[in-house]
Amino acid sequence: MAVPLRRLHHVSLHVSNGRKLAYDLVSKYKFNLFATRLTDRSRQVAFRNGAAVFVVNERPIQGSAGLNEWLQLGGNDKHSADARRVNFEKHKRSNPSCLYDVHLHHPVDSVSNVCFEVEDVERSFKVLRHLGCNFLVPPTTVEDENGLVTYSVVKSIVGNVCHTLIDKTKYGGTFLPGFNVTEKDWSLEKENLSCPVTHFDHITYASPRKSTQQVMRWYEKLFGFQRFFIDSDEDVDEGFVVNQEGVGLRLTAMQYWKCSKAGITLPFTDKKEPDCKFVIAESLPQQGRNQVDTFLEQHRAAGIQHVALYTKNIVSAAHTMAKAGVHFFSPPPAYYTEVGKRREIEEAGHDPQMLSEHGILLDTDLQQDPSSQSECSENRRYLLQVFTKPLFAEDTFFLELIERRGATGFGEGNIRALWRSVQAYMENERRDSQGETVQSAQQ
Ligand SMILES: O=C(O)C(=O)Cc1ccc(O)cc1
Ligand SMILES: [Fe+2]
Repeated sequence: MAVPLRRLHHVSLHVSNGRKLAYDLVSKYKFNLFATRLTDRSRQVAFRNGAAVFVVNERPIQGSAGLNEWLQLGGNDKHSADARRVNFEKHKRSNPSCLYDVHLHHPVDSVSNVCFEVEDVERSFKVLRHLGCNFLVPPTTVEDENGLVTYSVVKSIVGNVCHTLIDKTKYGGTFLPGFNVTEKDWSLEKENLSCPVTHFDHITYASPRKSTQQVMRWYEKLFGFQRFFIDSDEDVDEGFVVNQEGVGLRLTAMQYWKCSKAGITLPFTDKKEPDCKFVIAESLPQQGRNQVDTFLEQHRAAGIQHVALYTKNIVSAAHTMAKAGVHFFSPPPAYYTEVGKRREIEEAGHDPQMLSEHGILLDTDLQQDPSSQSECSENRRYLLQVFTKPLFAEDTFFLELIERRGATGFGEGNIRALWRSVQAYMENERRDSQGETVQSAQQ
């Protein structure tokens, strides 16, 4: 029997310069810093927008230099700075360098842990170990005045990806014991209203060639994930394949359902609610290099390539982020003027000009609602999506904003347009770096 997951709790990142990423997440991507754990051996800082929570872990540091800079991040009032300082001093004397996670010493910045809530960590540990799972941290309990939390960390079979399994049923605090929560109610901030992210929609892995089936089987066996068909004619074994015009990708999606505590929900109201989906992106050899190959090379392992943030208003969210300095990939301008796409955008009630400003792509589900006879716009299911440029120094991890209007896929129709803009970006970067080399050679 697989271990049922209650819900996704947070996604954690391991970086060398936590301060820079913290600054970007807050000022550009409009996340709110809401909890910190600062010790003399590491810094862990949590950010949220809606139910989407990132924990940034800075790789172990020497001494406590830079503390003052961190203290300024969570609000400048004296009270919260003092509280954080006390917390810092308290935790300096105790605790592992990376609570609820492990430092795997990956050579480049990486998003490497997807933390799930489970019902019973001890039992999950036994079940998963019996199924052959590798644990990096055995069940461990951490407590503070708000109660206790038990967790363990399991290694996945995808590159450096791990999963922390956590039981919060005996915890009444806002985040996790060991973290100092800043008090401010961020949900009322103006910027939150103009950048309305509600939750993680999906997480996409970049996975080596021919690895998809093995990854699927692992998640099926251990956590009861099930196949989610991206497209109605998708082949069970092949997944959704794009293999033409310079793009060779295989996408295969999996889903699991949030499970609530047994006995609380009545059977007739116990509707299965899907949580964040997982997509495995594998590159196919025939069409030359692509974004997945670039990821695997620069990240130096398989791993999390992008995380999609669900928003109810992508135009507003993209506009707010762009104004704050986020760069998005833009498809070739022809995307918005081509007659078919233009009509598709207008029929969905959007303005092609407005979408083109930030590179927002629209993809309509080809399958219409079976209850409708006509193809009129109200019955069309579509999604809007936009991709940011990579967040780290390497061309690896990026974010996606996604607004769904009934469509359940991942923008398969846009992959070619997206890929053309990525290629243009990479060529530009190459030209720039060659330019720099020429310049420095001339100096
Ligand atoms: O599958 C997804 O999550 C997508 O959003 C489509 C996609 C997959 C892989 C890429 O390199 C770029 C886009
Ligand atoms: Fe995606």
